[in-house]
Amino acid sequence: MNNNILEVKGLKTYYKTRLKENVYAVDGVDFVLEDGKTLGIAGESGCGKSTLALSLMGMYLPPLNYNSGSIIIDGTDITKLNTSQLRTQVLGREIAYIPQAAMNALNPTLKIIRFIEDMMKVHRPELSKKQVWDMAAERFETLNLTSKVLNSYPNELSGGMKQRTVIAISSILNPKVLIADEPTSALDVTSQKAVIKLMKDLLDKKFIRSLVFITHELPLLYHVTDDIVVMYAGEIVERGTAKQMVFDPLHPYTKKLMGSIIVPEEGMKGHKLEAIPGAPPNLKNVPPGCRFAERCSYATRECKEGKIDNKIVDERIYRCIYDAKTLRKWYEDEQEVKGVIA
Ligand SMILES: Nc1ncnc2c1ncn2[C@@H]1O[C@H](COP(=O)(O)OP(=O)(O)OP(=O)(O)O)[C@@H](O)[C@H]1O
Repeated sequence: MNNNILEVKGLKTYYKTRLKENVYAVDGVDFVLEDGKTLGIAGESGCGKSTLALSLMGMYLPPLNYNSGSIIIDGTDITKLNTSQLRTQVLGREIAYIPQAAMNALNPTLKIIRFIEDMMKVHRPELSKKQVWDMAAERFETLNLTSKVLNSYPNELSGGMKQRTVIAISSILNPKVLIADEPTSALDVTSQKAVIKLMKDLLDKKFIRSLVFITHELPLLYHVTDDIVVMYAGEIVERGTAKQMVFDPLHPYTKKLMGSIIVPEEGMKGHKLEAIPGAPPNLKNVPPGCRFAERCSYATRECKEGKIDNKIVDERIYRCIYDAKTLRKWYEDEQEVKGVIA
């Protein structure tokens, strides 16, 4: 009996463009998320993070399409459910998704309580308006958001408060998995901290059972998440604990990505993704072999043409032909060369 709240196996989803081309944005993704844990998703812009998040909801609206794979939430494969089952049994209850910039998408003409009432009409129709209010007020107070927010219009709230409100609304049905896509971007540092604290409170108070956190801010991922997966061109290229991923990355792409934050702790603040020379492959037509090979200094013909399997080291998984010892030795040697040059 495992402790997994979410298991994703071989998930493939793609966009069909107006020109009838397929963009393979999530191309064979596997990972698990344990009960009570937080998982971070990292990777350059366009690698498929948001598409993965959206795909995990099991609801595919054009141009996004499902191809294959399973999404098992607490034992149930939601890819087997129809739209009506998804709407009433899964979305918001089992899994909830806060898209990028969700706080700016709130209808400005509605008071916050109306968004909650609308959700409850679908999921808890037996509740009266008064009961919905009481329930929402209690939740908001518990999360230090004050129930006065419920009577406000979105535009009356500051950016940070609006974002926390969106998170509180999205988690009001106690979803087992909460996915937050860039929840802290465009916020000042104080508001970012409040958002992080809110997400931690949701976990601590068991209003949610697990959290998937997508952000460009790698230092935040390191401090907030238990595990990190790194995506590249629609695939997961490495998964490990936050500490392993930051301080002992194995995949050459993870190594480059984390390069900018392997500096003294206080120096981590403010570092974003390091620019890596070259560009990822076109997701309409991905190359065989390793997708990072064109940008990798260790790539051989085998990397570019061969089939690349996952390797498992200390419960960490990475997709590369080289063993961990070889990779670590190369990274050490590079570090020494850098030291000599400096
Ligand atoms: N509606 C769409 N139609 C066609 N292609 C799309 C659509 N939305 C995204 N894509 C493509 O899918 C790929 C993955 O995009 P996605 O937004 O998931 O990446 P991301 O890692 O979340 O990027 P970012 O960090 O910039 O949000 C990209 O190549 C993108 O151009």
